[in-house]
Amino acid sequence: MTKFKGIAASDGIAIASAFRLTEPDLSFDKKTIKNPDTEIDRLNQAIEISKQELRTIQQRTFKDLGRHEAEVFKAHIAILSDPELLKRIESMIKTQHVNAEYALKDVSDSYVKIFNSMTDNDYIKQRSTDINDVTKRVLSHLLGVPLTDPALIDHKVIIIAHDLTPSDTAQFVPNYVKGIVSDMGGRTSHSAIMSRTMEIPAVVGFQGSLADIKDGDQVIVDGLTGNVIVKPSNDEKNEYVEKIKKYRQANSQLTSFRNVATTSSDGKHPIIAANIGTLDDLQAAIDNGAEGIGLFRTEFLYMDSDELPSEQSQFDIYKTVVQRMAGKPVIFRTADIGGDKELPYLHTPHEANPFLGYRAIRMSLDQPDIFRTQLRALIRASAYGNLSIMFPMIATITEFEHAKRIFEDERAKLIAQDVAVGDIRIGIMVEVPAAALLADQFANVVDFMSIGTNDLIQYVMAADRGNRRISYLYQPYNPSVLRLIKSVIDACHDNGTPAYMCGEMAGDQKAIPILVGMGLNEFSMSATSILKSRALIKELDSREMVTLANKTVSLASTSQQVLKYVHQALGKS
Ligand SMILES: C=C(OP(=O)(O)O)C(=O)O
Ligand SMILES: [Mg+2]
Repeated sequence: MTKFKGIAASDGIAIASAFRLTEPDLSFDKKTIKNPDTEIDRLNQAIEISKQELRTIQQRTFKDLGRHEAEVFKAHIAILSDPELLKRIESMIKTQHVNAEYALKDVSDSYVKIFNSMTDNDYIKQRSTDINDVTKRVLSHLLGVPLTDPALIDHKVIIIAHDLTPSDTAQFVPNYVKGIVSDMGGRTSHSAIMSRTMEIPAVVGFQGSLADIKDGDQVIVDGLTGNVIVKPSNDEKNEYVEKIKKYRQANSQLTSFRNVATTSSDGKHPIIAANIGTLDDLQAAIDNGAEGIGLFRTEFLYMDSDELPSEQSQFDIYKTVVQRMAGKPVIFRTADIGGDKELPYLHTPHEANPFLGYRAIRMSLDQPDIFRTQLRALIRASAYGNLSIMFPMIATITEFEHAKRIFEDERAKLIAQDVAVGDIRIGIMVEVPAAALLADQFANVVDFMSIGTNDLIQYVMAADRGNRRISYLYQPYNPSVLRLIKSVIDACHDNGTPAYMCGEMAGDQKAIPILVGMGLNEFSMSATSILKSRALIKELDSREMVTLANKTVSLASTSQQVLKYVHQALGKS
């Protein structure tokens, strides 16, 4: 048995066998071969196995994730059946007497080069990504190095990965992926947020060597404490089986909070809403009794596609969400692309500091056609429910006014075409310190503000939210962060503007008492945090929490001190 520590990133405990999701070594040498026919046979065999594998993945993806997700594998099979491509590889093997690996890579690279030179055709460019993926698969069979493919998982596993992108995580089927261990990332990296939404226990920022975990090793992931136990003893396993039972019992007791309003012990009514990114997440939000959607991360619709989603396809989804929320407020955030949420088909140049770069509203204002398409879909959907729009990463009043002008313009055009349009509130995410510091001015021009602590903390502390090595600096309870949050909430209230929060801090059981004391109007969080947060608020007296909040911003000098005050206050109330 070996015990490791990491950052607890998604609640729950799981026991299953390890599945290492690592990049295989596909390097090879160029070789001169004597018998081209044997080499062509090797190539054809590798292609045949790859096709069979792709068919299996396609069927499984179709069953578990849907038709659209499965399409990409159909395209991969089509590439491997393309006679022109195969003829070229074979011809190179025959005429140049090179090994199959070399010929395959050389021909595929030449295709990719041509496709990438067609700079104005995104569809063609996407095909170059497909060719690279397919080449990797055939190479893996030629070299006898298996690819680790999440879509091929057909039994219960714990994923062991160096780093996980949100699109890797989106491919996981919760029926099979029971837990996640990754050595990169913090609690607020988007993969961690997604694992919470998918209810997969996760530990990130793993403080050990992932090489010590072998495929098939039994692993316990404790997403409540950050413990990871590899090859547990029988006693250890029994202890955790007991813990899983207790965790499930505690969760089932919370269900009585599903259909009641959020009320503090002295009768205050903050709203508890959910953060979602897909229609699947919406169901979890409804099942957990969300009183609204405080953040719809619309960029996931863009990431879940091989091309920009059309106005109609966006409209269909936005309309479904507001209709299913049946009059409860839904805040759609316009696409927050960039940072760790990349869109390969936009071919945006690589940046040294993507979290400080070309992302979110900066990209929307720079590529207004994409922005206008999204706004039209949202404005049309507003006729079907209670819909608000907010802009991400706003840093200046000028940016907000520019974005709002584009919104007004699209709204006026739709009204002129007799399209039904509802009342729409327009707000901003407060996640850039510049906007937080200018909150009193923003309060004059916006309908609401939603504090995005995931980014705000990383910018205030100058500590990348996904970097394990400096994760000690990513401090939600630091008095500097709390002072800034309080100043935003105060500025809103001085102006009669509602103050919301949709960063992960809104669902943090240690932060909630402070935020109740600051008078936050809406807490928007992962659906899985709603019931326990509602249960916690029920126990809090908001007047005592005001005293707590004031102490944390005026007396505390460290996070530890803040936590001590929280602890004392909870002991009292
Ligand atoms: C909610 C936020 O947005 P995201 O996590 O998507 O960056 C935030 O920054 O707090
Ligand atoms: Mg953000």
